Amino acid sequence: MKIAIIGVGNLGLSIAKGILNSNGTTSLYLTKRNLEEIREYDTHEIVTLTTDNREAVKNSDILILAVQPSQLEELLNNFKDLLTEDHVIISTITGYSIENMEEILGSNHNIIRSMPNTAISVGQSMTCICSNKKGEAKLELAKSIFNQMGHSMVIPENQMQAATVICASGIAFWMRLIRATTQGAIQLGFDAKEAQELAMHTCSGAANLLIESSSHPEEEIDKVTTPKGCTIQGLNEMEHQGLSSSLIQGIVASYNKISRIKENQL
Ligand SMILES: NC(=O)C1=CN([C@@H]2O[C@H](COP(=O)(O)OP(=O)(O)OC[C@H]3O[C@@H](n4cnc5c(N)ncnc54)[C@H](O)[C@@H]3O)[C@@H](O)[C@H]2O)C=CC1
Ligand SMILES: O=C(O)[C@@H]1CCC=N1
Repeated sequence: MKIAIIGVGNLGLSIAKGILNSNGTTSLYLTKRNLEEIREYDTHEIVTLTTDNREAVKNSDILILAVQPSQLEELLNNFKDLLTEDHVIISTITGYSIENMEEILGSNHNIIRSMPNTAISVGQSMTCICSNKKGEAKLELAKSIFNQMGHSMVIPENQMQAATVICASGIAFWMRLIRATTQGAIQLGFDAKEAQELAMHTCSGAANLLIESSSHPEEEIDKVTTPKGCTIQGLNEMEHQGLSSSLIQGIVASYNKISRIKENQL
């Protein structure tokens, strides 16, 4: 696979790290206006750094677009004459619809929209993807790329904003929960470093327990809650204070915000 990441900022760099840690890519172009910040990637055998997006497009089959929404239109216009029907264009750009990309590129290209999260840099992204009509034939290819960097799911485009909240913003939500658990552990006597270690590995274990066993969270909770024990005491107190409710309300507030912002105006 010959891949180009166009616009290597925060997310683009996370994706680049994920690709470099996985197999199957024979050439990786990384483009950015100022290459200084990514100069160290020059040492990788398969990597070419360039400020020239047209060079990257000509030499790649799969184009992963990771610029800011306001930069996309100019970017597409800059290289659209070089696109062939075989190129697979994967946009990571929040809020920029397939319809609007087709208005610039036409519908005869493989256009895929993806919503990864920043855990892609460690090969653990939950990535949602959808495509235009022509791109449907390339969805398996897109899935196989993102599955090497975590887990992926094909969804209808009208669920993309909800997926942004759960998966992309979700990283921030889970970080805050890990941080709060860390603060609790410090209050119970662990030093800050130990406390974070305990919190993050317990979080990772809980998620993996569900992924590996396919069981329901409440089934696993039942296994831990000794009658009259400390777990149920803690859990019930958290719920009295509104734990589940505040999480759900936060998710809905985030979704309401993203829904108020018209696609293309994020
Ligand atoms: N899924 C997720 O977790 C997240 C997704 N996003 C989406 O990802 C996209 C990128 O976000 P960030 O990485 O945070 O932005 P960023 O601003 O860090 O990165 C954009 C990069 O594109 C480069 N760039 C701009 N115009 C260019 C051009 N014409 N040619 C080459 N490079 C160019 C900039 O120099 C910059 O390095 C956004 O559209 C955003 O909506 C953003 C944050 C989280
Ligand atoms: O916070 C935001 O609006 C963007 C979208 C997903 C992650 N960051």
